[in-house]
Amino acid sequence: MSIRIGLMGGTFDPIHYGHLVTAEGARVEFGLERVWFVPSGWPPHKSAMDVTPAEHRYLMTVLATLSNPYFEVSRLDIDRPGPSYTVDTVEQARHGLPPDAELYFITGADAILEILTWKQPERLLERCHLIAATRPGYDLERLESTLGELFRRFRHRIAVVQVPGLSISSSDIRQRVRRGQPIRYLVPEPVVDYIYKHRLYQAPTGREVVAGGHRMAQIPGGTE
Ligand SMILES: Nc1ncnc2c1ncn2[C@@H]1O[C@H](COP(=O)(O)OP(=O)(O)OP(=O)(O)O)[C@@H](O)[C@H]1O
Ligand SMILES: O=C(O)c1ccc[n+]([C@@H]2O[C@H](COP(=O)([O-])O)[C@@H](O)[C@H]2O)c1
Repeated sequence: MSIRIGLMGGTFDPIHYGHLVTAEGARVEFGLERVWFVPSGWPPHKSAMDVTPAEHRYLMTVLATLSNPYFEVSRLDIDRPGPSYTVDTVEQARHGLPPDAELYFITGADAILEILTWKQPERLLERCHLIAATRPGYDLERLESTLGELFRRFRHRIAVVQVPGLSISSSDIRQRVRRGQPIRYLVPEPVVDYIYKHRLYQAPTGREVVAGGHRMAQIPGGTE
């Protein structure tokens, strides 16, 4: 049987238990040999101004996935210049894998609803399966009606995984940190420590600089 690899794409700003439970659910349900978490370098649909530097997001993803032997973190999107288009990620991920390996791109159903606005959605579906994780409050039937013809042509490659009722989101976590509210039990313990140690998501401080037109936080000891 061909090997099946999961790719869990996201901004992970920060990674939280919603992402982790989704990846683990997909791994077990679809018999995935491994799941590669792929933090976006430049999330195509988000403003660079609003996203924490990639190295912080990468390191938090490494910390969050350490305890699961089936989880790995890929730098594919972080190291590739330009917007992190999924079709490019999938094509790059194939290098070094057996030709019959099957790739399963896992992401939230809300993200997949927008796939018609992604780069080359048809080409993407020719190259991988999509696992749409349903998050709380999401109406599943919208997937078929929104994707229309694309859904009908590739329905054999689109699957849905139900994740437990987690209404955790990265934006809520960032807001909680800003307001001084607890985030423990929403994100793994080492990620909580990382966020406070590096003072992420707090009110803007003098550590923020304007570089190349983008507002970026500095990583202590890192290069600008
Ligand atoms: N609680 C959750 N349950 C299931 N899927 C989720 C959950 N949170 C996020 N996802 C999905 O994981 C993928 C990556 O998410 P992302 O890193 O943007 O996190 P997010 O929590 O959605 O962030 P933000 O609140 O900043 O938009 C997205 O497709 C998103 O739909
Ligand atoms: O390929 C695209 O055009 C594209 C457009 C928007 C989002 N994506 C991918 O979808 C995943 C979830 O995106 P986000 O912004 O919700 O973190 C992430 O892996 C992105 O790279 C991909």
